[in-house]
Amino acid sequence: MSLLTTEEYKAIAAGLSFPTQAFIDGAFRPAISGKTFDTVNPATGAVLAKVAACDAADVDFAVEKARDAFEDGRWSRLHPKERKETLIRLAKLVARNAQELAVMESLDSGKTIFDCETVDVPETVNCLTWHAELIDKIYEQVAPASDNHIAMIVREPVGVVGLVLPWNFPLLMLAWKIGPALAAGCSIIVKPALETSLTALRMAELAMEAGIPAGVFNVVPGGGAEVGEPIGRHMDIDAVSFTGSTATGRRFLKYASESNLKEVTLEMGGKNPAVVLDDAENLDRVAAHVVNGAFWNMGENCSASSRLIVQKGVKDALLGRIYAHAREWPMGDPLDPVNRVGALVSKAHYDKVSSYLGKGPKVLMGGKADAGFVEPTILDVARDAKQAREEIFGPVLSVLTVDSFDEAIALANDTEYGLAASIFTANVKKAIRGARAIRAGTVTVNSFGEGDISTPFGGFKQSGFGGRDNGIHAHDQYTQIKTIWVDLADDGDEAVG
Ligand SMILES: NC(=O)C1=CN([C@@H]2O[C@H](COP(=O)(O)OP(=O)(O)OC[C@H]3O[C@@H](n4cnc5c(N)ncnc54)[C@H](O)[C@@H]3O)[C@@H](O)[C@H]2O)C=CC1
Ligand code: BAL
Repeated sequence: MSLLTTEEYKAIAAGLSFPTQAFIDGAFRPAISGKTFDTVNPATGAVLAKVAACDAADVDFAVEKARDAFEDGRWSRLHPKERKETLIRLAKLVARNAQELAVMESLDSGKTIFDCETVDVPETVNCLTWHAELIDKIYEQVAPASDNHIAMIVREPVGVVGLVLPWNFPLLMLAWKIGPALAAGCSIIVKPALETSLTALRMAELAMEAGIPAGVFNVVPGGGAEVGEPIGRHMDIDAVSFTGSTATGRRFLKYASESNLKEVTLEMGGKNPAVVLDDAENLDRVAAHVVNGAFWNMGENCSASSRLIVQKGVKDALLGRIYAHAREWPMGDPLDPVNRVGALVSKAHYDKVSSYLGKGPKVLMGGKADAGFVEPTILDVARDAKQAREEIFGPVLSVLTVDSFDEAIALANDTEYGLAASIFTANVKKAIRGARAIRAGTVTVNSFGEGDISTPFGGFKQSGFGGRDNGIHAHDQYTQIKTIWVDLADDGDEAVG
């Protein structure tokens, strides 16, 4: 893909008009209260737009319209082929508006234009297309039964679904959730993170252009307490899919238990280990993966490799190569396509990440923070240091040294989280034993990654609850299974049997 110049991206930015109102029942509307909040470009501190600050009244209105749409079947009972074609049109519209969406995303979140252009937008297109293509390829089942019966096991859309999103991949996490939810036939209420509402609102506009009927795709921007909690507690929302912190995820279980026991899927935090053993081959390649795992998306990534667990014999050689690779990650203006590290998402998050850089562990590299930007930082940490245990969600790699394979695996598991891990070794037995022993939803061998659209993504322990995003398994969140048992007996047959 060829990228534009900074000046060309700035020209696109200058010409953007931001969608700022809630999108409910096929139309943009102000919040019922009339309130707005400022959405800020974290790289400059400039206010980009004033966005509708919705609350429970807007959630109620959106749910009413989503329920109407679901019950009359305008989307939920549309022929799968038509749903497929509509979602493919949406994916094509995203591709056609790729640069505009990439620039909007970068401005609103501080993410680099390089990542927005090469990952977030194309992966959004890929995700929507993949789930669209799946719609008419999932077969239902017939269970074994007597000649006098047929027992069908069918999947039905779960109904009205709340999708509560994080700010670290605003567009892509939207796609991870709307792809399978819309494919399944659900009506959706999207709640973007307060920090990053713009691309979700633009997607609502594109969804309407693609032909998704009014009431099916609703976006209600606003705060966690004002919009997220009313979604979690709503008596007429059938399921919630959430990505964000473990603390907030916990709340959704409480909301569900205190309301209508809606289905809850939670994709939450991580303190993910990259385990490098003495026998790892091609340390330069290992270092490239470790650096990518730690610093990609400024470390604002739930699957970031934030703990390097390295065996003593290879530590010095590996660290040398890691420093060399980390120096190839320039930091600066997110709209300059050479930069790999942009601004952290907000002043509050910048303050949180910066607080881990003060006194304490020895700084091996980086360590500076200024005006919303934090340098890729490598720390030599003790096992009980907060940098070794807490999710920092910034470009900070904590290095822990071990003597043996067993110690490495035990340390990898010594966390409340279990989202992702990687293991680097030339020994296939250790690779497989390690991958099996580490309690995490995704374990990569000799690489860092999250799999791809076809592989399920989610966490063990306090990183995940309920279903999975991505892959065919994602559809489990948005469908429920029904048994239809039919009596085929003739008049002469026994009534029971
Ligand atoms: N797993 C992941 O991908 C993410 C993890 N995080 C972690 O969470 C930390 C804090 O970031 P936050 O933005 O505060 O994440 P958060 O978990 O509070 O926010 C995620 C979503 O939940 C909503 N929300 C917040 N409070 C809520 C409440 N009381 N009830 C219902 N919904 C609510 C937010 O508005 C947002 O849409 C980060 O530093 C990072 O460690 C944050 C974002 C994504
Ligand atoms: N990396 C995709 C999931 C997340 O960070 O929230």
